[in-house]
Amino acid sequence: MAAVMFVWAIFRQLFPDEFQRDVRKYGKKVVSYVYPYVEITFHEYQGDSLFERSKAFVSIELYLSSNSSNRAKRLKANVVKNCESVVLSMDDYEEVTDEFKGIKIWWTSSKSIPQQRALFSYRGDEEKRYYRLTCKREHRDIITKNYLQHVLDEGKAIAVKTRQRKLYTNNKSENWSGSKRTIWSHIIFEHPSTFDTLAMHPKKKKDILDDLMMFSKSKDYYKKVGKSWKRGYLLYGPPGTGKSSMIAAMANLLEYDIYDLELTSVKDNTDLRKLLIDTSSKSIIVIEDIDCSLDLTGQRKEKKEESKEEEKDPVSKKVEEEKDKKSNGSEVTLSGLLNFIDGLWSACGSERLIVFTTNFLEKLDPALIRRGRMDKHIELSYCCFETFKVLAKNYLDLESHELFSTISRLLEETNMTPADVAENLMPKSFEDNAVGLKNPINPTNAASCLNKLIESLENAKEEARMKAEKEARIKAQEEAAKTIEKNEEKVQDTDAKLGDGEGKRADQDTDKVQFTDAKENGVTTA
Ligand SMILES: Nc1ncnc2c1ncn2[C@@H]1O[C@H](COP(=O)(O)OP(=O)(O)OP(=O)(O)O)[C@@H](O)[C@H]1O
Ligand SMILES: [Mg+2]
Repeated sequence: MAAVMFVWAIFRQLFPDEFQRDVRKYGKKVVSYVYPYVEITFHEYQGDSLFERSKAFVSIELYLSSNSSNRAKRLKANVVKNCESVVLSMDDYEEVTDEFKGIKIWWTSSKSIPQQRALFSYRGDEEKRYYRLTCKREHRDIITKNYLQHVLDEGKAIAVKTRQRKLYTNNKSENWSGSKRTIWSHIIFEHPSTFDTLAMHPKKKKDILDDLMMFSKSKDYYKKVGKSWKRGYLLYGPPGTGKSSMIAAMANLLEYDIYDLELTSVKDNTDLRKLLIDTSSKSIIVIEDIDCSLDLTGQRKEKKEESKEEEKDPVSKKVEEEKDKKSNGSEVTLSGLLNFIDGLWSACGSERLIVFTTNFLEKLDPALIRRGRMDKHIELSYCCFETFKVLAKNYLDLESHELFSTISRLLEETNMTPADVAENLMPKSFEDNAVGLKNPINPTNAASCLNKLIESLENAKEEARMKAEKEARIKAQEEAAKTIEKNEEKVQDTDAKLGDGEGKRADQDTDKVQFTDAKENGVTTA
């Protein structure tokens, strides 16, 4: 060994670099003729992308961590899902073996360290980690065609299972500096709402659940019919009826990320497009209260009323629309938003839901919510008895109760949102509980909550009655005032006419006398 190293050192000293490179190259060639193995290397960062880890590398890392970590002796620990679990992966320079259809495969993790580190190093100068797969030459085909695909698929599946879902929101356009981090900010998404906790008519709920499940499994169908794999949902209804809760439930059901898009922070249509490109697949893009976000609504109608010419000339209409946007600070236009939803750019990425929520369906432009853009319109309305039953089950563990019939009647007679009903069903005291403080639900608490709800419903009913009466009274007063005004106007008109007619009447008097005479004589004149 000492002799070999000595000769090697002399060789490196005496011969130029180019010559050494050639020797190494040909040396490797010679070895490869007799070397019975194939090696495939997967680098952590590839090609142009210096900031994004290679997807293959990440998948392999996950695959090896779940399949081979029990065989490796040195491991690295990663904490995921808010300290809930630990994922172990191979440490650097560790080797593990795997088996596929009776074939043995070796995986090694390693890193190449740059010779000199630049003072201001960027990604390219840092250590480059890689995984190396080694297998026998005769298994080359099966490894490259089947085994690698198997590793990538398994890795992807593990990523979906272990990933922390995120809730993103867009930063103001002025604060962007190009990378995804500055365009969208995020926190870990941990909303507890699910379709079990969501109170709505069971039939309607099932319909939505089926629709969502169908969508998530329809990759091939969308491809077949030539549509990009996305679906629009419009949730509308009064405040507190569960629109936001339903979005959270959708995300929890399908395990999607949420991109909560604040339109007023977007400078113009180009920025809107950038935001869209930077969203990932398996996500829900949400625009809450679309009717208030920007004055996108009703513009078409107003313009029509304002000017008939614009109706004929769509170009000038768009120019006007853009001018209006400028005055609002955000230049996002209706056409920009329509393109965002189903223009050419919307086809980048896949498996996405776009959800709009609004309190006023009638305020929205029909183009925005037509089928194809917003495929499913879901109304979330005031609490009916079926909705109440779900809430009672969730909040009080009650399937039935003697007070249910009273509540059912009152719910039919008055409008109360599920949010208000839920608030009444929240037990206020924990001390009454005989079992323990942790579970506030007991029969006494349940009955008192139901009574509280009945009281609130009666109050709401009384308030609604008084409001209706007041409105009727105001309307009657207004009608009366209008009638008086009209009568006065009539009187004034008659007076004015009479005043005008004074002079004329004197002239006409002679004619009238003649006319009367003629009538008396049985002669009619035109
Ligand atoms: N259908 C429902 N099922 C269960 N809980 C509900 C339902 N509707 C409302 N709630 C309760 O009321 C609260 C408010 O509901 P949510 O924020 O979903 O209403 P919203 O329709 O989005 O209202 P807004 O139009 O004001 O945004 C929720 O935290 C939830 O606890
Ligand atoms: Mg909401």
